[in-house]
Amino acid sequence: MNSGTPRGNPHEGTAPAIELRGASKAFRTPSGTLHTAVRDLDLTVERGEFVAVVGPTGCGKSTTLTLVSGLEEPTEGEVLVGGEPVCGIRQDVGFVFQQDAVFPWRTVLSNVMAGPRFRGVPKAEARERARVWLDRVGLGAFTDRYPHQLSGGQRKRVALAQTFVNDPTILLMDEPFSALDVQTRALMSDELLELWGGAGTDRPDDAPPASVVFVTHDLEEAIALADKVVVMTAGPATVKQVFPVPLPRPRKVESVRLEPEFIDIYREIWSSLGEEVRITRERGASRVA
Ligand SMILES: Nc1ncnc2c1ncn2[C@@H]1O[C@H](COP(=O)(O)OP(=O)(O)OP(=O)(O)O)[C@@H](O)[C@H]1O
Repeated sequence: MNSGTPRGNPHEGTAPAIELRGASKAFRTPSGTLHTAVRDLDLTVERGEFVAVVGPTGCGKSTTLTLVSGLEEPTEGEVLVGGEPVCGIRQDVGFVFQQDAVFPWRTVLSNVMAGPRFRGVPKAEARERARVWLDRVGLGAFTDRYPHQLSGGQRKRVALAQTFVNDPTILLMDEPFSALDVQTRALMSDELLELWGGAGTDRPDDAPPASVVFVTHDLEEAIALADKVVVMTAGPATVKQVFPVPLPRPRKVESVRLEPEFIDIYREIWSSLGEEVRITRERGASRVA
């Protein structure tokens, strides 16, 4: 990948890229009580590892990402990136959310340039890097469009270009493709894997890819993308089980999900996740009753 920003510790040394040790997060609610969103959470993401996080709705998955990002501090426990405690928002962390984080009044090119410019890259270089990444995501002919003139899939490609242009060592993705139709979603997953794996980029072969934490409700998506799938408990979230996904790479999501091994892994993880989903549903029903 084209580098221009200094890389942080996550790709240097031997410490894991991300570690949460006994991390808890409680929020003060408007009525003044404390609501525990994440409880005693232990999680390790190795350098270059792609980790998917699944769990029932509202269990605390997004909160876990905000702890890693530095947007929130843990109430208890530790959150380490590259072996160092997280304090504040790091420049080597990239985000992709369900909603597009674009400036609607700026062109596609200007949106992708914004990150490098914010990081102090000179204008001409930022423009060049943005063009390179827009070509890589297949939007070279759309640089002068405005976000509202793009399809949902094209806007997601802008989001990927916006993220990868900053050469992140850590990539936090919160249901990035959930608003897309099924076919576009599969396409975007393949494109993400290609970009993450460095295909078509000028990243040296020996440089590890970004370490990814990918939150999703879609267990098939999680297995197709990840090296390991983390199942969270019904809220407050803690890690229930971690499942390795030993499927070979490179993967194409539409074909990998038909493999017998994929189906076995799916069954095994669902038996763990389904139980937490049921607990969450029953709690919801008893609140309504
Ligand atoms: N800033 C906040 N203040 C108070 N409560 C919060 C805050 N952020 C999250 N919560 C609560 O913490 C719990 C976990 O929320 P979070 O968004 O992390 O869950 P999630 O697993 O990502 O949900 P979903 O799967 O529905 O996206 C929820 O009950 C939520 O209402």
